[in-house]
Amino acid sequence: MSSRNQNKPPITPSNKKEGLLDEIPLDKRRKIGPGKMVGQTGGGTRSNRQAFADVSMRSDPNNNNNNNNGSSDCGGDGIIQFTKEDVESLLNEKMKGKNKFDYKGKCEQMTEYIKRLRLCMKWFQELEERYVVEQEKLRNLLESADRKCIDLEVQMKNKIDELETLIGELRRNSVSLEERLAKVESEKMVAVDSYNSEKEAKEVVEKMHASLADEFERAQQDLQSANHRIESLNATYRNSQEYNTSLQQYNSRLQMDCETYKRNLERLEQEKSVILEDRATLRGRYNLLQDEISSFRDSRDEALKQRDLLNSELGSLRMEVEQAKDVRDRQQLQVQNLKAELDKYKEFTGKSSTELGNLTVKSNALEETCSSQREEIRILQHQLAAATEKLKMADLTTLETRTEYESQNRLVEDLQNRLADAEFQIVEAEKLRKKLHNTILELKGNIRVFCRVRPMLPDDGASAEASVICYPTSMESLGRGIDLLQNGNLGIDKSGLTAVQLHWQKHQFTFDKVFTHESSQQNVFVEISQLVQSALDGYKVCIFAYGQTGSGKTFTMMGRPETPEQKGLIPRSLEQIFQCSQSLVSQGWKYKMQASMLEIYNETIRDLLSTNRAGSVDNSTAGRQYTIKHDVNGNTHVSDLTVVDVCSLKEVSSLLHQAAQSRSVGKTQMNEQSSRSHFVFTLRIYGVNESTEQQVHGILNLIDLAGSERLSKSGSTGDRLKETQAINKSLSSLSDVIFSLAKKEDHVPFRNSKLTYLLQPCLGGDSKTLMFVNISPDPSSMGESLCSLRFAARVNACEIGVPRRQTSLRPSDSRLSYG
Ligand SMILES: Nc1ncnc2c1ncn2[C@@H]1O[C@H](COP(=O)(O)OP(=O)(O)OP(=O)(O)O)[C@@H](O)[C@H]1O
Repeated sequence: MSSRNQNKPPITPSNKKEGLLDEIPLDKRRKIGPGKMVGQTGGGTRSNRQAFADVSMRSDPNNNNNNNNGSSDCGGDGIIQFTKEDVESLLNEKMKGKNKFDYKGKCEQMTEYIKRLRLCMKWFQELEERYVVEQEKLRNLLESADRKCIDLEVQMKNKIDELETLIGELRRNSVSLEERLAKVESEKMVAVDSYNSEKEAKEVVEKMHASLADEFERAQQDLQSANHRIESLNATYRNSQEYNTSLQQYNSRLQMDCETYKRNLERLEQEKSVILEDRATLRGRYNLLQDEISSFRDSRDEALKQRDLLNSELGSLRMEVEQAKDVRDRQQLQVQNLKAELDKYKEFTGKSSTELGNLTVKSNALEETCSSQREEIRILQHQLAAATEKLKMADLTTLETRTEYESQNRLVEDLQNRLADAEFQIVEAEKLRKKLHNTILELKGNIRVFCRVRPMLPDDGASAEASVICYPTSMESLGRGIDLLQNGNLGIDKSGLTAVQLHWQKHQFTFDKVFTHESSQQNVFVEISQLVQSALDGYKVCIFAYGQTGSGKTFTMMGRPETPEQKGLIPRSLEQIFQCSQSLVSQGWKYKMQASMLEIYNETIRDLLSTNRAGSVDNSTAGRQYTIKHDVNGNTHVSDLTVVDVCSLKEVSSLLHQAAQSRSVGKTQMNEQSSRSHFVFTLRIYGVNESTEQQVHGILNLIDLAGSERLSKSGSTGDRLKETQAINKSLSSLSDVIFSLAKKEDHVPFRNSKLTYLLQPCLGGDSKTLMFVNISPDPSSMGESLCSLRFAARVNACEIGVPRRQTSLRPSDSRLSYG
């Protein structure tokens, strides 16, 4: 289109003509006024022709008028356009004159012609300019169109890429869908097969179901009867719960009382320490005052002496004065005599004046002596007055000191009375604390059973502890219950193809406290520390650890003393005992402790502290028969047993170490069977308070019992069997003794067990017995755990519903001895 425009001169449409006309300046339009105006002719070729005709006409002088008319027609608004023919005719135009020499006419024609040529050129110039502008516009349009085209191309390209990825994805999807389809089809085939097999299994199960329904009916009947039993048990349980809550309330009240007493005790102790401090300061002051008094006394004595001296001096001075007075009187008499004599002489004999002068001198000297003696007397009298004043002052000070001394004495007496009162109150409070402590322990139960589960060890079976042991979380058994899950019958799974365990049999136990595998040695000790205190208060305390081999008895009792957090109950108890006994010294208590350690293996007692043993089960001790005897006071004596006085934890620790050595030596010699012996550590505590005249005798027995094992596990040798039987017998006899003492039965069976006979005095009466039942979480030793828990439950049952016991050894028992 543009090229066409460029090649061909524009055929001006009317509007274009108007536009062009608009662009031509007004003055120029006037100049071209004589030309034919396009606007007036109506446009098209005709108008162009008309215009050319007009131009031609104008060149014709004959057409002047017309031309003028035309000019007038056109007005100032017309535009002249030239066609090719116009231009050619304009160029071919020839000048015509009237004649050859009509130069003027020719000149006018030429001017006119030049004007028209100029007009034509101008028109062409303008046209060219317009073309250039148009060309520019068209170029811009073309460029923008090109840009649009490029953008469009880019967009198209992107779209194509997107579509290609979409197509790729769709292709992949279709492949995976095809694969899934194939898989689903194969699964469908498998499902159809399994459906068929299930159908068969279902028939089998239906048959089983029928037989189980019969069983179920029977079980329901059993259930009903069990329900009746449960109801009755529930009623008993409710009663015991109520009893328990009342006991707990009573216990909490007692604990509160105990707390207040403790606080009072603390307050009194503080007061006591303040009073003691006061007393010490007062004693100091008293001593100072005493010193002062004695110094005052000394000064008084001195003053008295001085007074006496002064008095005697005064007396002598008085005497001297008297003598001097006498002398003076005598001399005065003499003077008078002499004067009389002189007068006599003067009168009668007229003695010489020299003699008279002498006598006068003599008399003057005597007068001087007299006056000096008078002065002396005056000074002495002054001294006497000062000494008397001093004496009075000393008397006053002595009086003051004495009054102060007396008031201080009264204060000291008062303080001593208060101190005695405070001490009395402390002693009373201590008695009360002991009583309350004992009451609390009695309420908790004089026989208690704690269960402790040890953590899994690398040597244990692969299963987790949680799979066989769990701890009920109900309110009444929280922290006290333990459930043992035992795998029971086998069944068939849903498919009917695989055998699975259908039933887990649950064995539930409740003890006074259950320590999970996470419980630390400290957690365990916190629970028994009160019992240790009881031993110090003069009670008999027995703490056992019972359980299968490897269940953690030794860890519980002895632990690993070299690691502070893993110390067991024995070292911790001893620490507490020594610390407490030290702190009670300030209350006037003096303690004496005696330790002994023995081992009972196969009903044979071995002294673990004997120095005779040459590091082994030697002949000197092996043949020795230790005899157990009970005295009237319920104390036990083992003849020839080494009893060592101990004063510090260090001493006991070294004894424990010695005992462990003796045990471990035995271990090698007895075929690694030291765990098959009972280890008994006994600490006798004798306490005396001289100020309150109190005495206590406590016994602390800490026992690591032999590891229990099932007979089936006990090996084939006769010795092993005998040994296991001995352990089982002694353990069951122990539980019998505890049970019968708890029930206050007359007959106490100790069934030829040295262990029970040895411990019997410590198990009855006010004695405190605590048994740890240690169990292993290893599923492979479930049977042993169950046995241990049942044994412990039997001991635990002693305390249930049994009122506080007051059993003590009968006198007849004292004659008993067990060798
Ligand atoms: N609570 C516990 N935490 C960590 N380890 C424990 C715990 N209880 C026991 N063990 C570990 O288990 C192992 C067996 O424990 P231990 O020797 O105390 O058992 P035992 O009942 O005394 O055995 P035995 O009857 O044979 O003497 C030891 O290695 C001990 O360290």
